Amino acid sequence: MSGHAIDPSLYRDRDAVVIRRALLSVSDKTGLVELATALAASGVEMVSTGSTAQTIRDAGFAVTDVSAVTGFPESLDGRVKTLHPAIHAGVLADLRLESHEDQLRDLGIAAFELVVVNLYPFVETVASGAETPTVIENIDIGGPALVRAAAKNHANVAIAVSPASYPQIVKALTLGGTTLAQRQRLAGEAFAHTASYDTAVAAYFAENVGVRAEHEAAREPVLHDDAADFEAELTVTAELQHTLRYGENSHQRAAIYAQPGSRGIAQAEQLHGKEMSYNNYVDADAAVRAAYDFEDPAVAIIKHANPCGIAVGGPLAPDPIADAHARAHACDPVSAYGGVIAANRPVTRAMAETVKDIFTEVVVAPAFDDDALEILRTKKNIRLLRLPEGFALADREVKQISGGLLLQDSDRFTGFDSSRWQLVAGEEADDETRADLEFAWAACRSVKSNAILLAHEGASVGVGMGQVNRVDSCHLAVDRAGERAAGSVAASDAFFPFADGLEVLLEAGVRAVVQPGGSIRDEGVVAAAQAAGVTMYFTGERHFFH
Ligand SMILES: NC(=O)c1ncn([C@@H]2O[C@H](COP(=O)(O)O)[C@@H](O)[C@H]2O)c1NC=O
Repeated sequence: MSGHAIDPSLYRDRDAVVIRRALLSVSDKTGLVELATALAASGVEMVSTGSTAQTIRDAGFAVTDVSAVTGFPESLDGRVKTLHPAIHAGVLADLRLESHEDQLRDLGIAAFELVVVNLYPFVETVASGAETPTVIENIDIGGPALVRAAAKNHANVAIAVSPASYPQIVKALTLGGTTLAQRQRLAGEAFAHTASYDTAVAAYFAENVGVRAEHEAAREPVLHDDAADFEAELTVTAELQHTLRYGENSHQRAAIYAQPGSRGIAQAEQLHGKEMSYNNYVDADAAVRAAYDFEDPAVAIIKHANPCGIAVGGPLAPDPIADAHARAHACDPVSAYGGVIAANRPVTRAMAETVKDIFTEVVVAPAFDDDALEILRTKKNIRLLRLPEGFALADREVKQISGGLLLQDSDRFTGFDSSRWQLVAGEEADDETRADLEFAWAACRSVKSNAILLAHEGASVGVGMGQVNRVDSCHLAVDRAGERAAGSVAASDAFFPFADGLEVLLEAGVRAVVQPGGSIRDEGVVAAAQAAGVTMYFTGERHFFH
């Protein structure tokens, strides 16, 4: 492989660059007139495309059309405007080199010292639900080419990709030019911007075109062994929202980034309270993940990414979401202190009345009734987050490991369809028990492995989480449930490797159990349930969560 080699001794020194000629081509016209005013006042020649030129002209300033420079009309519905040597040579000429200066002169092309470009609104177009042809038309080609050209040539050209950079350009006009350090910084921003833009385009193709899109449409799981299902190169783009006070601990720096076009916790609106912390975001994410596993009104209360209570509202309760909260809280009121609460329905006045008396870090919900908001706003320390319209859990999950990333489909919950479960011990569950088993199975998905969850009447009553063996999780669940263990049902996120864990549950009086099955010692486990006269179902599906 051979690259281009340049003898650095040929470079002439260039730090401050006086702006004499600027190229402007922007979709977002924010701040354009103010910038043009300053450029005109400094005698800068402005060259511009279609509606950008029109805006500048309408404001009363002289502007040269790109087509006058190229001698070629803007054509093909704007697909070809600035893509021309008369423009690109002016942007790319490295005037530190005498040879480039000579060539420009021979070609009769003038150099630019400033390029101001922002791109077609691709992400916004996708988010608007536009049809594919419109989305494709909003892939900017000439813009990124200009941005990258100017950024490459930062030794000579300043590139502004956002109105946020205009004030420093205006300032440079009065200070005798842009500095090299400034142009280098702008160039870095510019390359990050085009990279993130192309990542959004690539993500659109991955999601809407090809194998994955076909699987999505058919609601089929993507085959696990087919490399064609995964992009050859994975790029993740996210925009800095703001820095956080600190990370998981106070000595760790942290920031939150949002993925363009997503509708998740990162896009939630904070309606009240102190700034969200790093741990608040982690727990709020776990909380909505848990609450949104249910179609019925549901509440999850999370601490350290684990539920200390999950419940659905009773079907006859006058205020189902308040009922769900009260029953989720009752699971483990001690641990719920300082918890993060997620509701999958608007928070009502009745729920707010209860929450206000419990020390709570965050409440996250799709909405808050006005009177609920009024009540909760009296609590200085509580943070209230409203989920964005169309809130959706991510389809895929990325986990960082040293030196790489792990990518998987999200664990979409499918367990409500208990008709596929296999009865392996005891009698077929009656409707009430079956409903409790379905609830327990769904709820235990949100508990870190090894997970054991005891439930009664649509509410968790004891949760054993995050233990390195299943017996300890069983003990924990039973201890937390206390007297409530007797007559409850249990769910286990993965099979019981031995009967010992199950025996802990049986001794505590659990009356029915749901678990994936699949251990080589299933026989012994089933026999223990059988001997105790306890109903046991195999789901054939595991829900590890780490
Ligand atoms: N085709 C080209 O040569 C071209 N040159 C610049 N653009 C984009 O056109 C937009 C501005 O166009 P207008 O000034 O007509 O509104 C900018 O977003 C710029 O990134 C182009 N459009 C897209 O590919």
